[in-house]
Amino acid sequence: MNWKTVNEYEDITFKKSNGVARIAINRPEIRNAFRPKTLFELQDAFLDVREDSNIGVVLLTGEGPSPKDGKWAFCSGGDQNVRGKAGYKDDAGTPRLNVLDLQRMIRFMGKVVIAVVPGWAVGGGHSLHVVCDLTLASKEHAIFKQTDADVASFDGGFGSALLARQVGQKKAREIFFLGRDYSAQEAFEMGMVNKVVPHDELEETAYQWAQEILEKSPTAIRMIKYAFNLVDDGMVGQQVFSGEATRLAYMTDEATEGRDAFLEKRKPNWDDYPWIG
Ligand SMILES: CC(C)(COP(=O)(O)OP(=O)(O)OC[C@H]1O[C@@H](n2cnc3c(N)ncnc32)[C@H](O)[C@@H]1OP(=O)(O)O)[C@@H](O)C(=O)NCCC(=O)NCCSC(=O)CCC(=O)c1ccccc1C(=O)O
Repeated sequence: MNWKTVNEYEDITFKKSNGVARIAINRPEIRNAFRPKTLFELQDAFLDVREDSNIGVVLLTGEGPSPKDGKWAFCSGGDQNVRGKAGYKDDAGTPRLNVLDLQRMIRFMGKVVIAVVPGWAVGGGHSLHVVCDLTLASKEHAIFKQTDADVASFDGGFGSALLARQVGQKKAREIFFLGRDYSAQEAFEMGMVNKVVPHDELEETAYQWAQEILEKSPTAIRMIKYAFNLVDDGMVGQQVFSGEATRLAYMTDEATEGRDAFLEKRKPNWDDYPWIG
């Protein structure tokens, strides 16, 4: 791994290496809780990745360990210190619930996003791992916990509905209703973690998984991600999937003929493109 820093931020780190981007929340002293600024920075990094055609896989993780007590965290959700009456206050005092924008970016991005969970994944941080395409978790330190109901919050979107798709309705309700701690192994057995990895090998393993994915066809990976999403994402899922189908159709000679006929002010000639039933 030969990580190169892309941009300096206050709340996150953002690096790239060999087709892979590594984006990490960098507030380890408060278990990588996010404030609006963190989320704006994450969105900025994800936007960069989305537009970078050299990058196929994103590793989303948390820096650590905490300088205070040496514990690791992926993310502990919304920073309760800046929580106001109507959301989490940004620098101007405007209340925001902007983790949902980030969730949508991860979900709709035509690249694979892997949650690399080195420690706590809690509340809105738990929902972030759920929305990622894959999750790798530290054997020794990862703990999964959904505390939304402890702090009178609830992710009624991907954080719960998608979780239920992953672990089943009963388990998902248990996770939200009881808010217990689950080890990496328990999370794996439930179906919300792809692999439990010794802590020292976590990042290297994630990078290896990314390299394996990068050997595949980018179009096939993008189409299969959108196909997996389609059934759960309703008309937006259809829009995203069919947008890619349109892109493929644009690449055909038939589409070129349609464009050329318009520009040349003539009737299109479809003779080479039969009605296939
Ligand atoms: C994560 C813990 C389980 C870790 O426990 P432990 O290892 O014992 O450490 P602590 O001593 O508790 O914590 C160390 C240190 O970190 C501070 N801290 C931890 N988490 C947070 C946090 N989320 N916000 C602020 N600060 C935090 C803690 O106070 C300690 O500080 P000291 O100064 O050293 O004392 C445990 O810490 C824990 O349970 N944390 C809280 C988890 C939580 O409840 N998170 C919020 C859930 S709600 C949420 O995430 C918002 C969801 C959301 O964003 C959303 C939802 C729906 C629609 C929209 C949105 C949206 O867009 O925002």
